[in-house]
Amino acid sequence: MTEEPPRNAMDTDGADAGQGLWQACVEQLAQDLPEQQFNTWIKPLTAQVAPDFSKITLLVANRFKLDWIRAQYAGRISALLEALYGQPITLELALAQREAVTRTYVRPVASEPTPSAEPPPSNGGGEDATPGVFRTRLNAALTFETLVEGTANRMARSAAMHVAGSPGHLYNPLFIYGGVGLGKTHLMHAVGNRLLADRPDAKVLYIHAEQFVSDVVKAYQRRTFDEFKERYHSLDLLLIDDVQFFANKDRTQEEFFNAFEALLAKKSHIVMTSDTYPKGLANIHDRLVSRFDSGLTVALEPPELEMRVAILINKARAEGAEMPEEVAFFVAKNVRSNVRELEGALRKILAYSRFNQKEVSIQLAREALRDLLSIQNRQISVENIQKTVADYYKIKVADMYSKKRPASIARPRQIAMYLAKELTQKSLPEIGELFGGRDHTTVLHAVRKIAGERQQLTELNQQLHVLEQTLKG
Ligand SMILES: Nc1ncnc2c1ncn2[C@@H]1O[C@H](COP(=O)(O)OP(=O)(O)OP(=O)(O)O)[C@@H](O)[C@H]1O
Repeated sequence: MTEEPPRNAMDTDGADAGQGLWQACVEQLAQDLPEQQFNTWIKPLTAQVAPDFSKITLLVANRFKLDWIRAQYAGRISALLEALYGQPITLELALAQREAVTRTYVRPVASEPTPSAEPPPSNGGGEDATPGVFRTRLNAALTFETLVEGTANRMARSAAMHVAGSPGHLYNPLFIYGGVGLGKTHLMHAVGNRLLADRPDAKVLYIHAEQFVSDVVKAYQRRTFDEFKERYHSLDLLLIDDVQFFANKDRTQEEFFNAFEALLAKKSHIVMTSDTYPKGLANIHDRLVSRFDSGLTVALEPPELEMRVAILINKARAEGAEMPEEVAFFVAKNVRSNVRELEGALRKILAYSRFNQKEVSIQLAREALRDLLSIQNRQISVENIQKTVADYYKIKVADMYSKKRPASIARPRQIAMYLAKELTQKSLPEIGELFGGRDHTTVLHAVRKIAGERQQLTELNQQLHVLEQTLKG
């Protein structure tokens, strides 16, 4: 039995309350989803709810359905359960008869497709291949049209569009790097989808680096390297995600090197993504790293405020909801790190609005995101910023208040002032006071300077991104 009674939808304890929570979720989904989708995927599910509400296990009839529900609906169900219950609940999916496959839903899958009535293509290459049929593994929802453009992705987007329009020529390979949830996977799928729209016969494959590793292992075990080569070396466009996963996998690196050379020799295009630039990759052979860097390497930056606002408004619209601009600004100011987190915040707000049958407003967003906002408010103080920045740049915290002026100290101090203005509600004079009694014009100068440089200098922008992530915990 739970010590703390479940909130909102439930007013009883134990199993009944658990089923009540699930029922409330199902009812909401029945309203949100097209009838056919709801009847096919959601209605047949049964739920087991842990007595303390820490976990909900959904029982699914077969593995195919399980994978599809995980990819298409788990994010939405998870957010809805959290909105209804008032705190996170672990969502698991298991096979109904024999709980052989149990998969915990942790976070939205990188390329999580938007719900659609269509089941996933079941033809394909690799393990689940139907002989003679080629599967691209592309997600049709991830296109250039659904990708919001901003300063943060302008260069990567335009390079990707160029590749899609004229593969095999400039920018080969195209290497896209950046932090989590910034749109690398989306951009890759967009290239593949655009090329296929222009040339439906093109052989395009999207694959995550881990899947490539697994294909190499299988080819090795089964001695099917000829098939493996035939599969990879015959592509027109290879989109390979998260190549940092090749680290320390020598055999995979060798096979990837061979595929790389073969594809480039026949003027096929390769697009790769990674969490860092090629020379920053650890435990990858030099000859591969230099190949990765031999075309065009572009970074995806964290989206700027206006871009975050546009993303929220667009995504709300795609969900059939309207998000007023002032609400989008409020959310975008509070959720800064990446697009995936923005999507999570949006899902919470929409679920909260639907469940409570209230219009989307700043007040409603504040309530729906209360946990997130309270974590931020609790953690981010000017003192915390000063300490984090001092640690990061390896200076003393006391230098934040001192009158010392060498650049090695003055610059981190300006960065800390900028972050204090960005991440706290403090006024310029208050911040000046906390930095050793400095004048507010000094703070204003620092804030403007760092904000301006952030737009120009990739390295500074990334450092600020890391600091922001650290401060938000
Ligand atoms: N500019 C954008 N406009 C609209 N949606 C975006 C944009 N950038 C990212 N997204 C969305 O944000 C989510 C996360 O993006 P994506 O999975 O491409 O990130 P990623 O950089 O590949 O992250 P990871 O490294 O964690 O795999 C996706 O749902 C994607 O569609």
